[in-house]
Amino acid sequence: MNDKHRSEEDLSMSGFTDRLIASMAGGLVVSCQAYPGEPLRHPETMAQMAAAVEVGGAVAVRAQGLSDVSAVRGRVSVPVVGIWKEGNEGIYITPTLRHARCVAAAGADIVALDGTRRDRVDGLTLAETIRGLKEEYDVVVMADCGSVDDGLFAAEAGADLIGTTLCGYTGERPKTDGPDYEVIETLVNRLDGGRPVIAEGRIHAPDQARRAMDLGAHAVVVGTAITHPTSITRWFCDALR
Ligand SMILES: CC(=O)N[C@H](C=O)[C@@H](O)[C@H](O)[C@H](O)COP(=O)(O)O
Repeated sequence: MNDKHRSEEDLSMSGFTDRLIASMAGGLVVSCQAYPGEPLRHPETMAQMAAAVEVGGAVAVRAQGLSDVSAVRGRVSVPVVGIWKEGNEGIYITPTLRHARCVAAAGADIVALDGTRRDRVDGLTLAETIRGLKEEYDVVVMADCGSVDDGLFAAEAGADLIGTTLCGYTGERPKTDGPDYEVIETLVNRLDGGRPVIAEGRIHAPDQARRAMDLGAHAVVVGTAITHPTSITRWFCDALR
């Protein structure tokens, strides 16, 4: 559909999407997550963490779970990338349209969801899920992908942002020591500006973030290396052994 045939509502929605995506260009998104049973697992704690990374210059914050999304949304001014994890294997990142709706209703500006080619548990296709969500909410959709083929599939299905989040976690790609640069670079080239690529997953140092950006990523997401003290402590302890 070209602009001439778009309704004013459509135009303002795409304007919102474009502005939000532009605000993230070249920036660092910080994922603030604590896992079940962990000491920092509390929405208010994650909201404080989000406020701290905003002060440091994060252009957006990623949060998990409806309470965290809501608490973080209330605390920061930058866009919130929301997810809702159900379990930790198979399709577990915002696995269904219902989960996606709830994440949007909790206040996420960007809803990130599983963007792989695997069958979804509610029987909907990725395209149907994205369409269903966008019919109800003015949100940007980020597809968390595990391979180049996933990324191309998700772009075709209507995702606004293509993330490399699941590379190394779906069996399609090896779990590289650092970021999966090969997927980042190939996706940037294959999508050719058609969809921004968000580099996410095992970016543990500033030079790795820089390299992902130099390969053409629109933004990079860092979680563990900034917001997961238990892992960071272990890295240091291991180095001292
Ligand atoms: C695979 C999966 O479930 N990733 C999750 C997605 O939200 C999080 O556990 C990661 O921390 C996040 O992707 C950021 O990555 P890293 O923590 O490696 O910087």
